Amino acid sequence: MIEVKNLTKQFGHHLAVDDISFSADKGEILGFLGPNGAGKSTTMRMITGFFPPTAGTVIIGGSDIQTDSIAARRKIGYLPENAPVYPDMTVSRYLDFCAAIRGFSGADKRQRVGETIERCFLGGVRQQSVSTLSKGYKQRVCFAQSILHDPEYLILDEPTDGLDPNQKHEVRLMIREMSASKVIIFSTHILDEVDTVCNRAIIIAGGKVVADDTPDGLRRRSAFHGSVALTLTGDAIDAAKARLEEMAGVASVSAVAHDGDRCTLRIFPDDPDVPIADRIITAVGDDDGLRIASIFVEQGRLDDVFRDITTG
Ligand SMILES: Nc1ncnc2c1ncn2[C@@H]1O[C@H](COP(=O)(O)OP(=O)(O)OP(=O)(O)O)[C@@H](O)[C@H]1O
Repeated sequence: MIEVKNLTKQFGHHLAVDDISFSADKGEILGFLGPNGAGKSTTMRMITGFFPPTAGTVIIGGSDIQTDSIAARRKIGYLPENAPVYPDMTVSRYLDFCAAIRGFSGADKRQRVGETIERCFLGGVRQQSVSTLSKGYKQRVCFAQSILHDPEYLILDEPTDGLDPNQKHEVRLMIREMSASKVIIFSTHILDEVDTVCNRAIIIAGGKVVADDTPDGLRRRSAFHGSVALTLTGDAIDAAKARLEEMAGVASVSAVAHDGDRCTLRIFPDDPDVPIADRIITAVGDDDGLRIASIFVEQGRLDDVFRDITTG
C-alpha cells in the first residue's frame, strides 16, 4: 500500500503541489494525468524521496519516505522524467552498476541484469555506450534500471515518452504483466494509454487532485456519454426526427450535420445508462425511403472530459 497524505510543495512563492492525498493498493495501475506544469513530476519526486515535501507524508509499504527513507526507497523502482542515464557507460555496465547499488552481487547480479536486458529487449545494444543510443533506447535503459530489483512500487514519469508505437506497445504490455503484484503509478499525456493500461486515473491541475476515478468512470462524466449519433439518408428525415423527439426515454434530438439527403442526428437519452439504440432503429425503420447509414452509441471521450475538468 502507498499512502500519500496532504502532500504539498512550495517553490519560493509558487505552490506547485497543493495538499494532495490518495492511497493505492497492489494491482492498481494508477495513471497520473494533468496539463503541463500541473505538478505530476513534483508529486512523483516527493513520493520517491528525490526531494522532501514542504508538508505532508508518503508511506511506502509501511515505511515513511522521509523518516525511514532507505527502507522506503528499497521498495521503489523509479523512472524519472527524461531518463537520466550515465552517458559514458555501456548499457550492460550501467545496469550492472545499478544492480550493485541495489545490493546484488556475483551470479545473482549477472542473472538479474541478463533477465532485465532480455525483458526490455536491450540485447542488441548491451555493449553500446549509452551516449550513442537513440532517445527511445535511453528511455528503455532507464525503464530497465527501474524494474531491475523487481520492486513492489513502481513510479514511472512518462515511461513511453519518446518511444515509437511498437516500443510503446511493449512497455504498456510489460506494465500490465507486472501489475498484479505491484502498485504502479505512471504519468502520461496520452489519454489512450490510460484507457489501455490503467485501472484508475488521477487528474491533477494547479497542484490539486481534481478527479480520481476509473477510466470508465471518467468517460461517463462526458456530456455525450450514452448519446446516439444516427446518420440517415432519404427524404423523410424531418418526420423521423419528430418521431424520435416524441419517443419515451429521449431527452432531446439535434441535427449535427446535414449534407444533401444525408443528415446526422444526435439523440440524448433521459438516462445515459438505459440503452435506446434498438428502439431508435425500430422507430426510424417505419419510414419509407429512409435508410440508416450508421448508428453509433457514444461512450464519452477522455480528452473531452480531461479538457472540461482541467479548464474548469
Ligand atoms: N525545482 C523547481 N524549482 C522551481 N519550480 C519548480 C521546480 N520544479 C518544478 N517547478 C514548478 O512546479 C510546477 C509543477 O511542475 P511539474 O514538473 O511537477 O509539472 P508536471 O505536471 O510534471 O508538468 P509536465 O507535464 O510539463 O511534465 C511548474 O510550475 C514548475 O515550473
